[in-house]
Amino acid sequence: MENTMNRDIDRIKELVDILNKAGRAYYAQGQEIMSNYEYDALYDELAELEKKTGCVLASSPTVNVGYEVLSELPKERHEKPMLSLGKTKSVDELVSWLGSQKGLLSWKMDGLTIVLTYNNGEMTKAVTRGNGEVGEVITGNAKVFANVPVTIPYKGELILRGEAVIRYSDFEKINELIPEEGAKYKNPRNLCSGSVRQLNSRITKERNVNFFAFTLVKADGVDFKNSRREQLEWLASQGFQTVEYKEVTADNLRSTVSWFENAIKDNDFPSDGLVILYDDIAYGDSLGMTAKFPRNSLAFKWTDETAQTKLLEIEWSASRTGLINPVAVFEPVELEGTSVSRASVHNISIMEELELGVGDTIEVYKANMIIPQIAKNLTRSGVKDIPQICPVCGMKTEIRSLNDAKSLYCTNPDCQAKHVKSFVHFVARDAMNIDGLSEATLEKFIQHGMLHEFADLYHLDDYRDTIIDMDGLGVKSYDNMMAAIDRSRHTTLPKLIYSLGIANVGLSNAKMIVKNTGTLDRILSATREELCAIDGVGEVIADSFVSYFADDKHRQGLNRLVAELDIEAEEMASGENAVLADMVFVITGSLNHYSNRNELKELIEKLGGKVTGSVTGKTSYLINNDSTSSSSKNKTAAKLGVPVITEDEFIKMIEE
Ligand SMILES: NC(=O)c1ccc[n+]([C@@H]2O[C@H](COP(=O)([O-])OP(=O)(O)OC[C@H]3O[C@@H](n4cnc5c(N)ncnc54)[C@H](O)[C@@H]3O)[C@@H](O)[C@H]2O)c1
Ligand SMILES: [Zn+2]
Repeated sequence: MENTMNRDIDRIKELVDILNKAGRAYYAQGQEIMSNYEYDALYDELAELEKKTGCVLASSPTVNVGYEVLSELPKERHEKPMLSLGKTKSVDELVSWLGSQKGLLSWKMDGLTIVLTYNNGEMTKAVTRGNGEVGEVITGNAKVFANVPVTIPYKGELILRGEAVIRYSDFEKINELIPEEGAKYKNPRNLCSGSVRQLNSRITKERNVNFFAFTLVKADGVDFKNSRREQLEWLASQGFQTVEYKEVTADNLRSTVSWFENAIKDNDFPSDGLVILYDDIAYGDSLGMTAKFPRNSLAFKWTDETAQTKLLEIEWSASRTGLINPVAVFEPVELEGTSVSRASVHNISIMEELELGVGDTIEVYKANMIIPQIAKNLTRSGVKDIPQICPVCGMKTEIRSLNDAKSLYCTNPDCQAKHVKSFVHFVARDAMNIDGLSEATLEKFIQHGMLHEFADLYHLDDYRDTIIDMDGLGVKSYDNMMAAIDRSRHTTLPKLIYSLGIANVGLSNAKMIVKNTGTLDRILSATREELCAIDGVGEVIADSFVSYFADDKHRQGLNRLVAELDIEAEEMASGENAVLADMVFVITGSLNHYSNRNELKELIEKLGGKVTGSVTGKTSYLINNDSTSSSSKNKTAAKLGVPVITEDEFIKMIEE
């Protein structure tokens, strides 16, 4: 007996520690180190043991709400403590809880709870729940919530509570704008917390935060006829959007729960269950509260539909931040009506908590009926496959702890995953001009290990099946992409040099360098001095050019790339083609033979000449069909003795 007691107390201490650590990560840092499913299971185990032993530690999460807030925002103590809610998963329990009372059944919104205060019809204060005792003051941010009234007709002091939430559709839009997989928000609640607890209300405003009122705390002098429903209707008449609710009695409670269950898939606002509340205010208040829960209301959590399956693989996907995210890939199972085969595991702490190893039998569910997650691991073979090397670049990885969560990172500053931009540059119009490869697509290819260097773009056909299965791609885009890639094989030397993305080397620098060196071999062996002697190439460009090619990796990569290409020969304006070598032209006025100045410019450059924007002592010819023109360019030419020629004269000159 004594022994079991000791063992129970030890377990209580252990559970309190684990849950508080998880709570701190969840509330204060917006991170999860275990799934909600697991958190709730451990919480229930703790509550059970506390009941059995009669021992409740002061720090137990069963008697504390949320977590102490650590942020730069100003803090304020709540007038009335903000409590959590008792929970059940059983409809029977809901029915017996309601008894013969009338109740209101509403969505339990999954965002951030906020208390708003109005005086003289103006919003004067907005505070987050925080740890239930002390919250963060976010008044400026609440004023830019999408649907909150800043002035109301009621002039007395109004205090109300509600939930700030972000729509799933807005959540997806905002996440789409964040290209890095690792920096994306995990769920709308995380995003909402990040958007509301902001020092900058402009960001809050952009995030389209909505506020749903669910409790009226104070509005003296208004007669609510002792009804919560009256209160909500009154709040609506003041301009607030209230949480969607239905009036229930024991008779229709079950069917109303089903109504919500059916509506959840069409609900754009995240919710993590339902809340039932006695309509009779005096009755509800007379019941008082436990240490943590008011007795006038109760939360109903959905029984998650779970399925057992086998973990086939942990896929590691590297992102631009260097973070490498684990994704569980399992044998497909049906959940809430759709087939599911992947779930993010978020980080290494969660993997360790689940002792997750390939081949394990796992139970999966959809969190809030939406987001696939691993609920538990039945075989717990242990974490053993954390990659020592980055799946993208093959260099060493490292586990770093951010707050309480451990994550895997690539240590290579040159990791391609961090350099998606260099691929974006490579395919750009002025560079290799490959259509249909957006930044997002390139990032996916990089994450799947298909792209390590530029030459790999010409071997994407090795991954045809994987690519056509990717979200947003398909056979047609694959075919178009392949055609565009093939077309790009035919290119010119300046475009190739430019596409490498050497720091400071623009397309016109690349052209000048090619013109003055002629061949790729000579380009690779050019010294800093040779480069500096080229018109338009300064020391900065020469240095970055030389140091780029001093790196053997770059040379070898370039060799492999060149092997894929068919480089136009005459673009190397050397030898006999360079009839305009060392000549500098300025073009002005309208043209007759060439469709635009650019076409003429390209021709001059192809023949070894150079085109500049203004007439100087170095200008060889000003091309202008109107010799009587009094443009400033003509005037300068006259002053400096620069000959003015027409297009016809120019054409004759190059034909000779
Ligand atoms: N994964 C983790 O590591 C981790 C850690 C801590 C907590 N959690 C999750 O958080 C849950 C506990 O969260 P909690 O205590 O912050 O909140 P809760 O789940 O107890 O929710 C209660 C709150 O819901 C709000 N609410 C939303 N809609 C409402 C409505 N219509 N009427 C009344 N109130 C409404 C109220 O502010 C109330 O305080 C756990 O069950 C767990 O799933 C997870
Ligand atoms: Zn890497």
